[in-house]
Amino acid sequence: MRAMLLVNPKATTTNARTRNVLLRALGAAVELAVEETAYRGHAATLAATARAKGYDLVVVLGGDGTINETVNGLLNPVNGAPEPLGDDPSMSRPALAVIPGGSANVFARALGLPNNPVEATGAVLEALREGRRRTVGLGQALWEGESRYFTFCSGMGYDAEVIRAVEGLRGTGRKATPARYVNTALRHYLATDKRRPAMTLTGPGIPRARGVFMAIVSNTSPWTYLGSRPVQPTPWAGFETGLDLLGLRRMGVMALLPVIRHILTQRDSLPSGKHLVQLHDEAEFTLTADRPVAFQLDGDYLGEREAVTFRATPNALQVLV
Ligand SMILES: Nc1ncnc2c1ncn2[C@@H]1O[C@H](COP(=O)(O)OP(=O)(O)OP(=O)(O)O)[C@@H](O)[C@H]1O
Repeated sequence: MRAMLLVNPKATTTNARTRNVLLRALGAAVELAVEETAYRGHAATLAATARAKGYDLVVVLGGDGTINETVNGLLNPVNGAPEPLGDDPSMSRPALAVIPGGSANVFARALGLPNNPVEATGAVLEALREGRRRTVGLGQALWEGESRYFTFCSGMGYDAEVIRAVEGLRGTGRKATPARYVNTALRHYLATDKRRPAMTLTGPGIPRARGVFMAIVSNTSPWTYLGSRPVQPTPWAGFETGLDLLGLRRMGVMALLPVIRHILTQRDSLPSGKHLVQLHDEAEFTLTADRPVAFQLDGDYLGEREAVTFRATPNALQVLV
């Protein structure tokens, strides 16, 4: 088996020691090429090359941002090559394995991998030995002629505004800890628009929902983690189903508090309330806005948008777990 290991040396919890452990352990099991990412977007180019060269497996040591780039490199056609046909396009792409090396590592943890890179390496090696793979679907967001796949979530509104603010702080050298997200979210709550909802939700067979302030779109659950605690606004979302959504039509404290309490404490039941818009296992829907709204994908801030379509991509990749 030919594998390419992609390492983001700048990811929050990636270091030379973890990299060496992984390199030795994987190198003993497969024919291994190692590549370090040198800039933003590099992982997508490297993953696309791995696919074009017929590698069987791409292993990522990094955070959710590097995994997102890798997945996009694996799915986007190389040099105009036709997309694979058939019921299970995942079979024609290199398989994926992930070793958590970022700050939140939502994708790896949602797959059930340990958050510790050495333990996760053990789990991936075991999956390799036993031929254990899981076929996962991805989400795809499409806007203004652009598109990008996501592994665990996307969103428009308040959550994307918070991610934008945290990215601003990271630009000044501060780390993205759970406490920083919570503090930023609380502080930013005062500034976010709680009076004029901008968005409308539409989709084939979906009742039109107007007056949406913020929307979380999920390809899996949890949506994120606060330390070790899973946060589950869309607890029924899964890699094997279509996309889920939780939209909020009120942003006042009295409307938000019960929802926050629910998504922090309940694992299986949906939050309830007339001000909520909820979708489960949908193939496609669109959020349009009457003014530009902050947009994020897999925790990456992607600017302000007025219309984004979200589409489920079933059987996208085989993942070693
Ligand atoms: N050599 C590099 N120098 C600077 N940035 C890089 C480099 N290699 C990759 N990147 C970029 O760093 C970004 C963040 O990386 P990554 O997601 O792996 O780690 P993280 O930010 O620590 O984790 P998380 O996404 O969980 O917060 C990615 O979007 C990637 O494009």
